[in-house]
Amino acid sequence: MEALVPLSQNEALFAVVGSAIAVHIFFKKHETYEPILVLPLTVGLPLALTTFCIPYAASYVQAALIVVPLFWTALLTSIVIYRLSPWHPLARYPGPILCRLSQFHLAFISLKGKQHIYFKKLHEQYGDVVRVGPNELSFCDANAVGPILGNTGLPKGAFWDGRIPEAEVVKPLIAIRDKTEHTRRRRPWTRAFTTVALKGYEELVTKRVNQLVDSLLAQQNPVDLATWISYFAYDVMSDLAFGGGSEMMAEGDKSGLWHLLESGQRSAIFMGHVPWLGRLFLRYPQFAGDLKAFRAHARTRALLRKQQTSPHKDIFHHLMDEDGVATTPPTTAEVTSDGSLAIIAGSDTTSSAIAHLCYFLMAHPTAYKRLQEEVDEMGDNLYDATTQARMPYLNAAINEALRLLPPILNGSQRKLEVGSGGRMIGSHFLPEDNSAFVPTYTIQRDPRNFSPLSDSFLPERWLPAEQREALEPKIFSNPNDYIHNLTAFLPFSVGPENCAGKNLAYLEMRMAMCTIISRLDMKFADGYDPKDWFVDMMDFFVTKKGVLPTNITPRTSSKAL
Ligand code: HEM
Repeated sequence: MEALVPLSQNEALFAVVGSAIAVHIFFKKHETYEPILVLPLTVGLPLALTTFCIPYAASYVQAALIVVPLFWTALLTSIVIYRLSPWHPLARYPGPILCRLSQFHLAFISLKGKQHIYFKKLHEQYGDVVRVGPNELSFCDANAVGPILGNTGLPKGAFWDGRIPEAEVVKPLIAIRDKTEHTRRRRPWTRAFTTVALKGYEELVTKRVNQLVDSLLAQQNPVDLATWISYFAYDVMSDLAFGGGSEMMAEGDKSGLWHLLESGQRSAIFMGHVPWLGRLFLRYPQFAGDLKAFRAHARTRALLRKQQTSPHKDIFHHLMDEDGVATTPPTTAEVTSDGSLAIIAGSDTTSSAIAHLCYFLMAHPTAYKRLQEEVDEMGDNLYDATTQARMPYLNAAINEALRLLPPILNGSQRKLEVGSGGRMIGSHFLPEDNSAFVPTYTIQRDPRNFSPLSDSFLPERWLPAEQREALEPKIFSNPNDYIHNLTAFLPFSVGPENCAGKNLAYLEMRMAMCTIISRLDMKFADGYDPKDWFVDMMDFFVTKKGVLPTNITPRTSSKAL
């Protein structure tokens, strides 16, 4: 048998560099987060390759000190060259070099909580389509909404992968990437928000709204309105999702749950941008403790609710299929996962929307007065949800607040699967295996979609032509200046994966605003600078609000129940 000829020094080094490039190609193709593959390929392989270099070093350790850094340098160089090269499928799209190089850039930007502003500036600088990550595009273009989010749109992106531990085999609805599985899991949610189901939630919401107003009136001024609204939204969602179990308005956040929910968001958005790292970290109990603690709490509540019966048909009733209408009943794991999602998706978002609207009304006394007049005209019908759905100024004000400050500021990511061959997004081509999203905050403030005064709070823009021209003749005098493109209004996203709780959110927002406006007067507390609302607000996928110091007084002409 012929003896193996040792590689020359150059051949050995060439083998190390070649292997590093091969590893890059492997990861590009298979995109795996599995430590069982990642560790052998990135640590095991260079250590094994070291044997080729032993003849040219004093010891194995000395050879490893050359080979391992060489392997890593070659791997990183290969990644950098590819991402910046004209052969990269997204090479034609403009974007900052740091975004094109690594997803870590966005991850670190997101930690500052101003990602929505960052995307707006990027679109102002680079145009409608910006490469915001090595494999990710942001589309500020109304023609892109349908192809990305609509009925034949793209599946969800990997954003959620980094926020959910791998051990959780059953994912919450919002994180399901497979379209068929998503449709199956979405069915009980659809049943939970039919007109009949919603009617069943009205009494509960009304009770909690009145508790909020009573509590506000019982406080000493100034009151932090944002915190009270958050507690209200959490109590409502607990009632609806788990048949009760939260009394934050009565007892404060004594178990620290709101704190857990909020403090977990910063690490969650970071992990969303680098899902492979999130997956790795989430394996260890030391990381993302807040997120895990909140999930554990929600699971306990779900299991408790499962053992009890609720006096009313809550969301859990439908998720559990307690009516027995589903052909395949949901599993316990699915129900607990979605029950927790209801709290997370339903409380933070709705509380932001209501707090933003209160803020805008206090900052715009004319709009406040117009809404107050409409509310007062409703008389005894004010607390009827059907009447509220038809109140023009109320709904205009709600939509205008959702337009300027959507609670999910940048919308939800989608990804085109490998093997699909790419897809036209409006007039732009999205190659397969790349992600895309429509930045809600930016597209909703784009003057090409909403004009005039696209950055101003102007509920009148949502009214029919005659009404808006009568109320604001100077602003709306020229009908040619008026643009109102509802395709670009996306606070709840659109398409089959849009917000499942949209109708409930509107019910809550209308009920809360009618009761608040009817029963009390709100004013910014002395010394509060309204600009701070925007400064303090953080975009951690959901919005983290700052404080809203407010003076609350009872209205003498109250129409309260
Ligand atoms: C103003 C309040 C709300 C806003 C602005 C909002 C917005 C959104 C957005 C943007 C999404 C992402 C959709 C996508 O991936 O395309 C979403 C998903 C979702 N929301 Fe809401 N939401 C609100 C309130 C609620 C409420 C009250 C519930 C009730 C439980 C809820 C339940 C859900 C669920 C279950 C999903 C996942 C839908 C899916 O993946 O199929 N949301 N929401």
